Amino acid sequence: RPNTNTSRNRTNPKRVSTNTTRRRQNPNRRQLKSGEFRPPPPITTAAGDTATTYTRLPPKDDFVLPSLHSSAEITLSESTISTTPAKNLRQELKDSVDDVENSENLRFDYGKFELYEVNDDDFEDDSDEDDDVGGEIESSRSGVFEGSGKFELYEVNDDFEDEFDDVDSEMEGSIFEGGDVFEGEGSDIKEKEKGVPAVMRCFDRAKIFVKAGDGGNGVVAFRREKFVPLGGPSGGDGGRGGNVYVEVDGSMNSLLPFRKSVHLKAGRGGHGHGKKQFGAKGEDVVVKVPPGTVLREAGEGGIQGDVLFELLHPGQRALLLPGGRGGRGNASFKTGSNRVPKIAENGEEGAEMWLELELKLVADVGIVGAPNAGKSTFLSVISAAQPAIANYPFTTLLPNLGVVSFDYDATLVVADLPGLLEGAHRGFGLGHEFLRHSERCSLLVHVVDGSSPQPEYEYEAVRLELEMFSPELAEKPFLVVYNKMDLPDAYENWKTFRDSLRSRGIEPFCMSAVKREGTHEVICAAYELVRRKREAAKEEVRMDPVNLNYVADMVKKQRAAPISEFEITHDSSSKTWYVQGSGLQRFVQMTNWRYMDSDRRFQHVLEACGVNKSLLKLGVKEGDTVVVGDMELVWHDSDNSGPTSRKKWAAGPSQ
Ligand SMILES: Nc1nc2c(ncn2[C@@H]2O[C@H](COP(=O)(O)OP(=O)(O)OP(=O)(O)O)[C@@H](O)[C@H]2O)c(=O)[nH]1
Ligand SMILES: [Mg+2]
Repeated sequence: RPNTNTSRNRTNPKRVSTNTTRRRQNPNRRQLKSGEFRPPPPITTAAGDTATTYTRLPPKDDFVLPSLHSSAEITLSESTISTTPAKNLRQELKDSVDDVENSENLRFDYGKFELYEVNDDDFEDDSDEDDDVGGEIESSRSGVFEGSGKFELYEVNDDFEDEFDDVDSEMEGSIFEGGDVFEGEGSDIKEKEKGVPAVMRCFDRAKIFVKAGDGGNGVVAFRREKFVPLGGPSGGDGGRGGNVYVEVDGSMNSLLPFRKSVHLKAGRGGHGHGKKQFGAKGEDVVVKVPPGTVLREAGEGGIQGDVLFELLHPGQRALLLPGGRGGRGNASFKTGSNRVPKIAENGEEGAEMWLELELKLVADVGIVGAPNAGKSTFLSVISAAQPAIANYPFTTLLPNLGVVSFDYDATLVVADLPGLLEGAHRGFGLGHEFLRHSERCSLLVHVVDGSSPQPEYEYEAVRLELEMFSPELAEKPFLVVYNKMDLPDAYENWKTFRDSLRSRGIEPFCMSAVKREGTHEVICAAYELVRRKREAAKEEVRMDPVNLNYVADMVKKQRAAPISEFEITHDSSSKTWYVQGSGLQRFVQMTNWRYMDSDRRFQHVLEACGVNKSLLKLGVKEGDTVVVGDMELVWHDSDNSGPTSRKKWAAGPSQ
């Protein structure tokens, strides 16, 4: 029998590194338990302490210090900060950032803020720690990141650094996924991913494999009934394979479910039966994605593939890959000249592809600001969302969405974004991972922590970060809200802050998110701005609605490619001729060699579509190998040259 290996079996599907969870066992684990390593006390401890922000750059003077070794010096910088004049803050910040970027020696190493797990139990009992992490990831699939409370930010003293070299990999093995991230330091991507826990790296990107169902096979059957002599052919057709759809599910807000299910395959069609019974249709697969998902065809070797489409609105559905056609049974092959056809087709193979998904949140308003400024608190006050709120930076790891309803049809989608760390534009903290979620917001609400030592400074640092990350983002309209007015410090500083912003032409709002004072004004102002923008957008020329099924249409079109379109290449060393054409390939794949007539039909088609003629013209010789689609054949010159002098084929040795 001929070798009917399909090309799919030959290619080696690539491994998806982004979606595989790797848990490492840590042989050095004991070291951590032995008590040699004692992390410095956390900067922020119990709730209710003054919030510490990390967004503030130390004044320029501090950068001129030869090195920043100990935390004592950092404390020093905090105390000197209030003496820095508030004027020219922006310039100064810019200078210091430039200093940092230009000079290696004076580099304020933000990388030294590392995430540690502070749950004592875990230090004691590490045997099931990996399971713990797994559990967190699991639970976050449903949109709640429960484990976030377990992480605290520590400052790392240089004294500890040696120990850290050992400990680092250990911690990363448990908290972070995969050590491979750290192998190639220096390259941009690696640097970017450094320090970003696995759960965050995957929630907005995924790579999946989708395959439409194969069609069912047709069968050969004949009607056999009492009193019905010579009943005709009655083999039914196979059923169509299942389709692959992509649908927007409004209740999803991350791509985490794809961490666990990477391969999504539609069901194959049922085979045909006797008595002209057709096979059942294969089961469809619906890939559910959150609103704002961008679909790409997976590129090769790190190159990003083409964008197929963006799915923005809940309920949108695209037919991505159509299922394979069912093979015809012999009832369909009955003709006037052949009333007893002993031939049936295989079902057509379903198309398959690797897809890259990327999530960019769709929200009208993005809440930005330094860590711990009260962004999540604000969202919880204005909407029904219940984000995690706690008195330490980076409580929010995944953006939270909330819907603010004013009226029956007046709603506003607000996203609470993770805190912005200085250097985010270079990928520090959660930089790139999250800043791009604000790309789609039409308005930013910038929450400033009024209780920070110098709110103007914090404000400038975050604005600068936005500008550096993306000028487009910085150009978006924004509101400034001064939070925590209930605290005496914040209340005192408010006038200075307001005046300094007024001098720049910005009218800031003030509020106390916790006491729910002033929040309504902010959200009303935000709604007004968004409404105006929406109206302006309405007037813009409407684009034609995109045909979401165009990928499927392309596949169908390719399938319909005429069989007479082919190319022939010759490999003289192995005396092999390759006949390639998608129509022919499909024909070979659907030919069921079990039936006698199939071979005859195959020869006939090759003759009719001109393959034989072309081969002869190119000089094919007796005994040469000819590969058509996935079939390998041997060429024989016909010896009984009849009037048609037809060349004969013989199937090559099957494997
Ligand atoms: N006194 C006072 N405390 C507030 C106010 N708003 C928020 N907080 C407190 O500030 C702390 C941080 O609040 P979050 O809402 O978690 O801050 P966040 O900006 O979301 O922080 P990250 O998600 O870490 O970036 C919590 O302890 C809040 O209770 C306020 O108006 N007054
Ligand atoms: Mg938060």
